Amino acid sequence: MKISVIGAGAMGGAMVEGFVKCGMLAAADITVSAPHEATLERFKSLGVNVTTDNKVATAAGDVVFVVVKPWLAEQVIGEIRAAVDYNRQIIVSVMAGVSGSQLKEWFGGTDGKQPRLFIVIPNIAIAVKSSMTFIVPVNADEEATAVMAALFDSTGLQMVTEERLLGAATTLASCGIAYAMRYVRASTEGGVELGFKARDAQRIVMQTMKGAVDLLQASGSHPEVEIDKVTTPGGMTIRGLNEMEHAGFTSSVIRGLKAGMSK
Ligand SMILES: NC(=O)C1=CN([C@@H]2O[C@H](COP(=O)(O)OP(=O)(O)OC[C@H]3O[C@@H](n4cnc5c(N)ncnc54)[C@H](OP(=O)(O)O)[C@@H]3O)[C@@H](O)[C@H]2O)C=CC1
Ligand SMILES: O=C(O)[C@@H]1CCC=N1
Repeated sequence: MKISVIGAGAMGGAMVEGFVKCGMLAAADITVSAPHEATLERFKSLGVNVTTDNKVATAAGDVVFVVVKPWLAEQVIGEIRAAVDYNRQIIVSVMAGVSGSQLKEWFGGTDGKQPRLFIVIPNIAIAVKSSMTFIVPVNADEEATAVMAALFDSTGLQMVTEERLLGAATTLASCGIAYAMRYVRASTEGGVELGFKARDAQRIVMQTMKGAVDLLQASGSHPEVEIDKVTTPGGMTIRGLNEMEHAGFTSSVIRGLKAGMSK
């Protein structure tokens, strides 16, 4: 399978890194395009093909990912459309907020024909094969969906879902990486105030978060079951947790998630 990635910024670049590492593709089977040579420079060292011509990149892939800013979607699709083989290729939009109906309108020919079409939303941890990736078949059969699922199984976890859930999925997992990073930073700053060097505090926080995730994955427990094991009656943890809740911890997380998906 050959893959093309149009747009090589934070997301497109992370996808290329993940695809190179995923074990399903050779670097030589990946082509990436962006308008600036300087952007493409770092991908050459990965052994992938690079071009500033989106049409060349489009023609090179069995699966073509469009990973540009949403406001460039119509322009870039207009540019590549004639280079798409509607019978052979799978087209994937990785653009938050660009709907399936918009994609169908922009790809639709006068004969009403559509390519096989998906919306996919990974997160930047795809660069290290730890993405949470959502796959929405817009115009796709089961065979093509299975191809996409296998690809994103190799770069972390994937979930095939419906377009109506994509806003929620994006704020939980794609924006969610930033929310989680902000927790790491907040805890690290707390650790520094309490006497640790910043680097040590960050290592401690990262290992603690990893431990929490590992425990939940191993036990399948509800988080409160594990929290109950930590909270000695009248002890340190419950005082810390209750103070965080007085300051609105749970509420601010939920409000942030909802704000992330609102326009
Ligand atoms: N960042 C994230 O965590 C996530 C992003 N997304 C989606 O990914 C998409 C890209 O976002 P992101 O990577 O963050 O943005 P960036 O600004 O980091 O990257 C955009 C890339 O697009 C390239 N580009 C600009 N114009 C064109 C063009 N006409 N043809 C081809 N490539 C072009 C830029 O090239 P150059 O550098 O040469 O200017 C750059 O490499 C967005 O639609 C976003 O919604 C989805 C989920 C998560
Ligand atoms: O902030 C954004 O709009 C994009 C989509 C999800 C993550 N980054």
